[in-house]
Amino acid sequence: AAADVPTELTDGYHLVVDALRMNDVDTIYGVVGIPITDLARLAQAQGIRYIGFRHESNAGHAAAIAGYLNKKPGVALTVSAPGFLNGLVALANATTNCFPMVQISGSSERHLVDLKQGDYEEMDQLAAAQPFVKAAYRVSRVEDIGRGIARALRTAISGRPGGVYLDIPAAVLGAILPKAEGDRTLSRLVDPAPRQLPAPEAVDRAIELLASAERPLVVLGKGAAYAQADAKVRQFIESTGIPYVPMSMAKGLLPDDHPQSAATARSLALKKADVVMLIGARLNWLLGHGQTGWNPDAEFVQIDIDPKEMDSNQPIAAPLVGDIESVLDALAERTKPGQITAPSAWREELGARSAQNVAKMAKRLEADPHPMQFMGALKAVRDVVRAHPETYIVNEGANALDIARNVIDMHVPRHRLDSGTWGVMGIGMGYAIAAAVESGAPVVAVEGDSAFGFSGIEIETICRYKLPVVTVIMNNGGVYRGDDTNPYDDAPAPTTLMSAARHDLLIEAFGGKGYRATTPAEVTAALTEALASGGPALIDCVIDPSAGTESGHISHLNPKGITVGN
Ligand SMILES: Cc1ncc(Cn2c(C)c(CCOP(=O)(O)OP(=O)(O)O)sc2=O)c(N)n1
Ligand SMILES: [Mg+2]
Repeated sequence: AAADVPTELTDGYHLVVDALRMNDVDTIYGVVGIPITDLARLAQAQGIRYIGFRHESNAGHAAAIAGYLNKKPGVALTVSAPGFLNGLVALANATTNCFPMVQISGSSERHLVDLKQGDYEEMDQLAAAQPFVKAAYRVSRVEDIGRGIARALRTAISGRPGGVYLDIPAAVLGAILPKAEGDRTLSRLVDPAPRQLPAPEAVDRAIELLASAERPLVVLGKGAAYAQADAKVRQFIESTGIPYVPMSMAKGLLPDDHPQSAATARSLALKKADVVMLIGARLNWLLGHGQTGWNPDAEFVQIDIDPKEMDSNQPIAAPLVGDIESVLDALAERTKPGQITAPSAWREELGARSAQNVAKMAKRLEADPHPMQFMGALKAVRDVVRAHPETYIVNEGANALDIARNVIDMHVPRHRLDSGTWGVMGIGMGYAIAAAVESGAPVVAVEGDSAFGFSGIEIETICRYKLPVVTVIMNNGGVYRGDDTNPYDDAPAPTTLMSAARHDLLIEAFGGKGYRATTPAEVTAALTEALASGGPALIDCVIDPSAGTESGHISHLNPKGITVGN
């Protein structure tokens, strides 16, 4: 009889995995432990790719850049308290950079945490996460898991994307209920990132302003790359003839050698532009807050999905609130043919300055001094990678970041992944792993030797999953440089690392291929061989310890004070 037929049961673990799969989550990046080890096992058993890391910060960075590349939330999984906290830097970095990701973390028993009775890994994780994320939610009942997952995914991807924290206490994961009842609590998101169209009058106001400009300029931010409206961005730029400057992660949206690129005439462009259109770029420190180096009379047109972004740093004369693709569609629709045309005198002025600066850079790149300098090593990387445009470039450091950004040109969208808006070190291996896992394409991670140290243990993860990632370390033996001295005693100076460090031997410990390069020619040979192998490799480029400047191109941000410098 019906009464004695056993009811099929389910539990919290299964509901989390079912809800994720129902909403097209196909990969989880994490570090296992109580109370989520079985969640990782179950996800893997049910066909979700689980990528196991050595530190939660790197797993979180991987989830964040997966979100940026896929335009759907990346998912990180952490254990309670210390594991959760380790993931927060990546969750905050995702929020600052507007990358969609969800960090799911197990947490301890609510009744013990709330009475501070000293539970295992006790912490009020929901409260701890709040200040650093776009939103934070806790699921307190097993029947709310479906709602919690749906809510977290929608919040991460809709509007301005960002990092969302989802807290699931151990007791909820372990709760059991009839499967039929559990299944009814699951739902698939409908239109999680709805298009947001601009008002027609806002579009007309922007067209007026752009049409009146003598010296118009477009700034392409990583939001323009994230939008995956590449043809429409290119169409807008080429149909108006407006020169553009790409921010670092927008490089490649149009090829860096595009005739309208003003990247190599950036200071002249900012100083003289009279109407500036920001597409997915914010007027923050990376653009001198629209102040330093800009024409003080410049007027701004800004496309941003968040209305609150307008006027954050400068008055915005023509705000265009909406998603970039919808705004570009509306501009195309409402602009009369030829109405917006960049004056050729302005384009020629910028073109002439670009040609001058490119010639200067070419001279510096041709020099081949010994010991090896950043320029020589990075030119070698650039020339090898040019033949493989599908290669992702991951990049972090100070000099290693700033010089590589200028030397390594990009030709396809969303293939340069770097420290971004927050200037955070430690993104390298996580970004490289996710780019390789999500795309299957080769990845070259150009790392400062200090920056590499933040996530270097993930070389083991790269080898374990046999990923096509070549880590190229600019080993100048220091944070910024390797030649600082400590005149007071025999302890190393605060900025020095070991220039004799053999990072190439590190990867051999995990079965990968290590190379040591002391000349650009050796870099070329090693990188060519490493990319051809399709497997994990590490090239330790021995760079002159006196090469580079403190903090790279942002040394002016160091407070003056009474310097103790030697
Ligand atoms: C998490 C974190 N810690 C510390 C810093 C400070 N910092 C640090 C430690 C950098 C590393 C610079 O050394 P490097 O070897 O990576 O690069 P170069 O020597 O080529 O300049 S760049 C930078 O801003 C940071 N930005 N982020
Ligand atoms: Mg260094």
